[in-house]
Amino acid sequence: MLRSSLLKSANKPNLLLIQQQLSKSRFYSLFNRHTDLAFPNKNDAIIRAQNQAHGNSKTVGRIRNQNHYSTKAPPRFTADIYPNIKRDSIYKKIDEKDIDYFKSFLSPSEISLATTEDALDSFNEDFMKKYRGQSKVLLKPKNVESVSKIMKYCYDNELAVVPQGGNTGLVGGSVPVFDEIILSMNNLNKIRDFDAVSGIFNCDAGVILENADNFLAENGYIFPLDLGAKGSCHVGGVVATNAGGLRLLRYGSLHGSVLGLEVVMPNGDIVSSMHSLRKDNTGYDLKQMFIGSEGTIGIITGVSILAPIRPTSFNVSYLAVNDFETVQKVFVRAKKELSEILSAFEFMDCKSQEITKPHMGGIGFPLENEYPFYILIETSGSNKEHNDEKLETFLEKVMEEELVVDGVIAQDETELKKLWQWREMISECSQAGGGVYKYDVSLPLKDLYSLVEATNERLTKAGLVGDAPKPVISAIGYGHVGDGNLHLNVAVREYNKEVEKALEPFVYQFISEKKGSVSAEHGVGFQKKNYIQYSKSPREIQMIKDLKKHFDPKGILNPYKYI
Ligand SMILES: O=C(O)CC[C@@H](O)C(=O)O
Ligand SMILES: [Zn+2]
Repeated sequence: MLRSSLLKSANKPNLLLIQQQLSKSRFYSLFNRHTDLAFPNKNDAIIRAQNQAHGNSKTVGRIRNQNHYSTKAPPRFTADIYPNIKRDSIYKKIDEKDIDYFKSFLSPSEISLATTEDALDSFNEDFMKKYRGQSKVLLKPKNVESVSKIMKYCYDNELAVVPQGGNTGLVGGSVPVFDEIILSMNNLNKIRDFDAVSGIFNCDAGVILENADNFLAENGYIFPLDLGAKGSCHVGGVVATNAGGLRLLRYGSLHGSVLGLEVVMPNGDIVSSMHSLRKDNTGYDLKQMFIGSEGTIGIITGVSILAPIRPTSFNVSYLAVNDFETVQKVFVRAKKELSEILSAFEFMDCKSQEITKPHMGGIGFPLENEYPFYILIETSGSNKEHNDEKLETFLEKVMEEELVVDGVIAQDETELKKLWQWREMISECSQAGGGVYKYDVSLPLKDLYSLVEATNERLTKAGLVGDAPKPVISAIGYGHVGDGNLHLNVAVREYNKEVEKALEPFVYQFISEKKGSVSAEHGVGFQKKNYIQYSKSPREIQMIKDLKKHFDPKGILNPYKYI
């Protein structure tokens, strides 16, 4: 079992206690497989095995597509909720002739046609069950050439297309708004190759993130991005949205780790920049434009990424503090004391854990008491003794300084995963009551939590928060302190215009005043397309529009989103 309430107070006896416990604890050591450099053949075998396993492989992460907390009726059509957004008549309505063309080169398993409105629900609806398109055509090509043929035809015939990865996005960017063709990357799921000396990994866009990471783990490497939806999201999808995730603090943004992309342009041209070079200063770095472009100027079909060596020793601690100022102080201490072994620094407020508790099954809350704020710190490296020692020194300091008031440390892999669950499950649990308004924002660290406070105050004043029939359950805050990224989630009993009006543009104005960003890592999608001006100047917005026009003059790719 976890040692709970380890740091009951910051006095010496307890410090001794933690030191004793630390020295006898078996720190979790994850993936301590040895890197075997002599395995070109072994690699091929693993790639084959991994590719074969795909489709029925077990995933342990959150599987967003299942929406298992959502027992409510399907959401209303986006078109009905936002009647001022009209279907653009420049787009042709799909007909039999179009279907016949697709059937001429796609196998039956690559085409799904819906005769009823709900047959393609899991592709028409987003993860939050907030947006719902009305597409009746789903294409799932198995190779890049087919993606190219589809796009060329759609371009020539003005058919609108929405590219879709694992459909785990949180801003309604990967589902149709009206009848756009859904172009799913599900069948584009092969690991292409891996160089065990450089760590360069190449794969199709539709490889599930967790499968990619498992493959890399076999080789002693790690995917430089991790997030709660890893069991469903696609490598191409995380690149298209420039997802940040839980370890950006350690491995940086995808703008740094992606080395090359293969992209199918709106007119069907295939642009391959899978050069996989660490350094290449010949002209503009074109791939960067597609990272975070959310499928609006091209469809990412292949990704080349630099994987770091997988740490062999991991520690996770879950600590309690009394206010957000202290969260920041502990962060500074963590950077100083843990330096290169610090791999994640996440914070959760009390309400975020309250809302998660009922859905955690047998996983008991890590601490005996409740506190205003919790911090999850992960350290990882290649030398267990060194890591343990550093963590001891850090804990000693934060206790001596009376910053941390309680805490636990995972002592094996199971405990480590359980501690992470208290952080990773918040996103999904926040919608269990019926729905959730999600805001993913960058703010200066000192102001990070003030948005949650201000939102709570506003919703309470408006009389919207409380027991049913009040619409709002609570506004919670959590996120990636290390990246200055707050997740404000407003959990509701059902989606409600009055709540939405109280939140928007209030939240965006708040962010703009503090010089933050209205989208730190989830993207713009449908949800934020009218709010981009809170983060970007008119000149910047014009440049984005110009780029879109240049690459997609007919505007067929992912319309009604982004800009
Ligand atoms: O659901 C959210 O708002 C956050 C999701 C994800 O970015 C996370 O950090 O857990
Ligand atoms: Zn996040």
